[in-house]
Amino acid sequence: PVVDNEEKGKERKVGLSLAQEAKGGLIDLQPPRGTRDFLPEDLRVRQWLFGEFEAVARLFGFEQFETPVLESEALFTRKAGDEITQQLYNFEDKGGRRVALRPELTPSLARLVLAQAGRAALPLKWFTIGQCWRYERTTRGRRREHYQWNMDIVGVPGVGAEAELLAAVCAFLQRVGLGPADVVIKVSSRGVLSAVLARYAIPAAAVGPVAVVVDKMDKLPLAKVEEELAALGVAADAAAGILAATQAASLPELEALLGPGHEAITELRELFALAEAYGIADYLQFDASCIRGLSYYTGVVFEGRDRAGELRAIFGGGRYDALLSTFGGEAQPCAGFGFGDCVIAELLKERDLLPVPAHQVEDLVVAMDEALRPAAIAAAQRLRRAGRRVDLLLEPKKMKWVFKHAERCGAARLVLLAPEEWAAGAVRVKDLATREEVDVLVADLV
Ligand SMILES: OCc1cccc(Br)n1
Repeated sequence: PVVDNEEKGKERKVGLSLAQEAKGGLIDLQPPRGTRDFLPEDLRVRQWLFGEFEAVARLFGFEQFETPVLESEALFTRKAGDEITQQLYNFEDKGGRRVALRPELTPSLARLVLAQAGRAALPLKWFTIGQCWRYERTTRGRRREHYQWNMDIVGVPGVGAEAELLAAVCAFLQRVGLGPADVVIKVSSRGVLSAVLARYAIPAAAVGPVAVVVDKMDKLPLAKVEEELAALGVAADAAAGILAATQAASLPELEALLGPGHEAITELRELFALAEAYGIADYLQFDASCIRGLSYYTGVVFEGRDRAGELRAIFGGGRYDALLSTFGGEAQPCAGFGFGDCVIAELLKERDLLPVPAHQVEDLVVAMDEALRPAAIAAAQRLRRAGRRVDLLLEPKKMKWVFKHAERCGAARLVLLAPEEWAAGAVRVKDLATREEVDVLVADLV
């Protein structure tokens, strides 16, 4: 509570914070920095997008799950330097617990699978859509939250899982009108990095941290990348070997580098063959420079990009067979992807493929006389029970306003309760498309 402040001779309004006082009494109307409000028209677009995500997930037989947006910080404090964990939105709660707003959904899935302690029949195909958070200190004014659609398959060791996941994401792209001419899915494997590290006798455990550094190659000068690799114990010759492998322009060229029959080559060949069977090969392109910045990937990795290469990744995913065991649980083969709500909306908007769903009711029910309000309520309830979307006017309005409002809410019909018609037990129904008017007994009203 704010107290009077006589000594300065200034009467302060009780209950206003200093910040409000400073702004003449108005609270800050903007959402917290880096976050978005979704007005009804914005949320209708988002619900359309999520509806497409959910429709594809169901077509592929996936089941929906959900976990809290708040997690133990420990779920994300891996030491490999992933940008996503460097920007954790973490804090100590009032119970002294170290918690974080989740920056991604995969660790929560891993926690949930381990919590099932074998009760969840494998293979499981689970999906979720959830808000994810980051806390960037830089003043770039970037968003601090976005929504992600995640699809994961647990318990399938072969690249059939990755093929199924790629087919699902292509099914989504097709549904929203984005073909292979619009989106390319770059595919590679962490096995490429593992092979090069092995050649230079660098411990396999380094592949995660090394990948995080190599993933920054198109954002940092080469010298900085080599410096960070050296800090990880990767000598200059090994760094050169890594960079050469990530520049390989084709699978045959990579095979020439790694040697024939290497596991990474075999699994990629098998994946491209399965992609032909799914009819999605035109979306895919082997690209050894596709690394992905999450340290826990262990095999195939992929990311979706707009063909023009102007936007950030649309989605990304891959195999992460070690994640469950790093949480102390039984290792399980896992593969999945994350698909954000922002880049896809940018791309669809650019292509004029983003629908603008309108607010839509079917009937606008109006009591023309306050004495008929109970009858109007009864008529509205009857229509609602019949499944019609009804906007019941809650106070008297002039007809000019009523017609304007009917247009605003896209009503198909006006249902008017007026004394004359009511005397005969009828209501006046006006079709707003044909302008036809009919008197209908309430009992016949649907
Ligand atoms: O994709 C990285 C990321 C994580 C959380 C929130 C936002 Br915005 N972006």
